[in-house]
Amino acid sequence: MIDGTAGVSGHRNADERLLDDPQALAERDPGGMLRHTASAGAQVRESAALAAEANLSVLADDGRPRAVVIAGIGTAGRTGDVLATVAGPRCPVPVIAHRLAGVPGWVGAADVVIAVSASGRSPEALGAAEAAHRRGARLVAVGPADSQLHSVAERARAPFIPVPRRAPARASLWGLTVPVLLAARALGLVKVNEADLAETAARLDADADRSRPTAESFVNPAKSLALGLAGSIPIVWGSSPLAAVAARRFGDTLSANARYPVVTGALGEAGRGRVGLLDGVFGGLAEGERDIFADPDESDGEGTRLRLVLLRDGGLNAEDDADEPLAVEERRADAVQTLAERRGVRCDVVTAEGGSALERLASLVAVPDFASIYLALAHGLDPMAVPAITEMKELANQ
Ligand SMILES: O=P(O)(O)OC[C@H]1O[C@](O)(CO)[C@@H](O)[C@@H]1O
Repeated sequence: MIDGTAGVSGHRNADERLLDDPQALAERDPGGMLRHTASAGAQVRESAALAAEANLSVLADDGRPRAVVIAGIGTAGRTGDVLATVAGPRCPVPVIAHRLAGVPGWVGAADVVIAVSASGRSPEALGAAEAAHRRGARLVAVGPADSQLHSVAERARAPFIPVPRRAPARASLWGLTVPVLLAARALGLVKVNEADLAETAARLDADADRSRPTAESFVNPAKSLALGLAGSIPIVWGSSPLAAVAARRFGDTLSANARYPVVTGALGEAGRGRVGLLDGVFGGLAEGERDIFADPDESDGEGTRLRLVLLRDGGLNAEDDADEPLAVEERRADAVQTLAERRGVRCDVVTAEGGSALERLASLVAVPDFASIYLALAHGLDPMAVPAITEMKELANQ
């Protein structure tokens, strides 16, 4: 056995049949990642209620801040990206996701730091909360009750939103995100209202239902997305800043749950460089040389191909602030689909639904979240246990 493979099991080729066998799915998902992911809508409702009890209104006592820093790593760090995109380009103050321990050198009494950690003990969130307190910045903390982060918040007399820890951080995105948004709302920086939260939760519930383990692959959007990606190198591009956050989120879950390498980003940026991938070894060159009669089960990896997942926003809300006209984003999204088609690169499109930015984001995150888990399960990988992360922590002594 190669050193470090202990605890890793699975098979290189995806077994499609597993996905339509609910019992096999349950056996291969002992930690219940599918179940935890299906709780996304409930997480929105629960965190909204918890935030309502946390007296966030004190944040507004000192007026509008100079800047807001969202401090955390991994999924906790993603909440900062969500806030930045929901706040939009017209947000009157900078919203900065900060992923290092501590806070940027310029943070001081005029600023707000929102420290986020699913475990309540990441060095990044703790370091930021302590630094914010030392420098006299306004602090808000989000994490489990009775955690180290909770203690720092108490010492700093800062509002704390006690988000229960029931699952790995990546299955807790919504529970962590809602308090961050509501803290920003208390500061007057985002417009998220109760109806937006309720509709987002309902959207997450509906997508969880469509993606449930008992829904077969041909009617289950998450299973079909997973099967399409099996064996390929996924490229996930978002058509708008909001869709790009969803694309990066899919990169997180494809890597951690399914352990697939993935290229993610915003289509605007990709169009000036990375779109060249479509011409390359795994793109047009692979497609041109592919033997269409070859048995896909005999694949030895040489035929590895790209698969493009395009997350299209569609900017359904006319009141949305945007730097770029919707028509530009739409033309770019149409263009990349044409490019992929011309080269024979397969492309899946997920189109946002819903009115508010938050609901649209949810509609681009929910099905891909499930797809990443189904892809893990199709390879016989436990989507919850990631030995490499544990080993990395041990070796790096974190
Ligand atoms: O949210 P936490 O507990 O601060 O952890 C940060 C990140 O570290 C991990 O736990 C990995 O160590 C991720 O799953 C998580 O997103």
